[in-house]
Amino acid sequence: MIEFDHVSKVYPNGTVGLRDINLTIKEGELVVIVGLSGAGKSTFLRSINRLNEISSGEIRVGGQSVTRAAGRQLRLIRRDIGMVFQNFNLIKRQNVLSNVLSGRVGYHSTLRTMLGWFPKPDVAIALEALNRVNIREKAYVRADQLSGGQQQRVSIARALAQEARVILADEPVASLDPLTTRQVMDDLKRINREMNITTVINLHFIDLAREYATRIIGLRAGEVVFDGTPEEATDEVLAGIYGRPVLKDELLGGVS
Ligand SMILES: Nc1ncnc2c1ncn2[C@@H]1O[C@H](COP(=O)(O)OP(=O)(O)OP(=O)(O)O)[C@@H](O)[C@H]1O
Repeated sequence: MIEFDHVSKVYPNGTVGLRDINLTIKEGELVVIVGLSGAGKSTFLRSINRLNEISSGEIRVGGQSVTRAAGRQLRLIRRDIGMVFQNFNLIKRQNVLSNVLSGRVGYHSTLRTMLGWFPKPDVAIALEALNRVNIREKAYVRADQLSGGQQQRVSIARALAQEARVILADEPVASLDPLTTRQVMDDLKRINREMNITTVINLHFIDLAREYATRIIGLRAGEVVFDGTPEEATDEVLAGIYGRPVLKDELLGGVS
């Protein structure tokens, strides 16, 4: 589904973001990327939809080269990839439904979407997406009136309305409290299972990674230093990835 083939990234200042990454993420996996700050997690995630340009190698999604795609072909690949950000990336002054409908822009002409004109079936798709994350009743509320957790659910609904086959989530719970964190992770996991959407999540909390992932990939200085099941990612193994014992602030703790 997502293939990394000898992928490296060197930033213009010489910093190595990724070093010769070779791996395949299969359809329906829920992969969590862990590693210290600066390990390359964001670079890894953002290179999948080319928010970040890699320096060498190739990335394929659904068999198609993201690296070599351009123009319409790149837009079509990107339409299949939804993105969830730490800061939600919503248009705060617009209502929830409009934000979710923005996930449909890849299906229509620019003019149409600039005018905010979406056909009726799109509205039905957007409302169904809100249903899936249990905030259908917030459809006509302004985005900035919602709690952080609800805003993150809107951004997940936007990815669903996009009918994405892949969801990339870059530290999706970093701005949320522990209880809301679990609710958002539960949503991501449920959607992954129910809709078989391949999901790749960068997470700071390693206990969450162990709890929700089907597979954990550990990065250190741009290299894959662990790739295995949550059961294999013991504290000792993670200490090896981090080069030091796991710290308290890397554990969310036992809130449920
Ligand atoms: N635009 C940039 N220019 C130069 N170096 C960069 C740039 N973006 C990231 N880096 C460097 O590349 C390395 C990987 O960064 P990246 O943001 O991918 O790490 P990360 O694991 O996501 O870290 P964090 O958890 O702090 O977000 C780091 O050393 C970082 O300083």
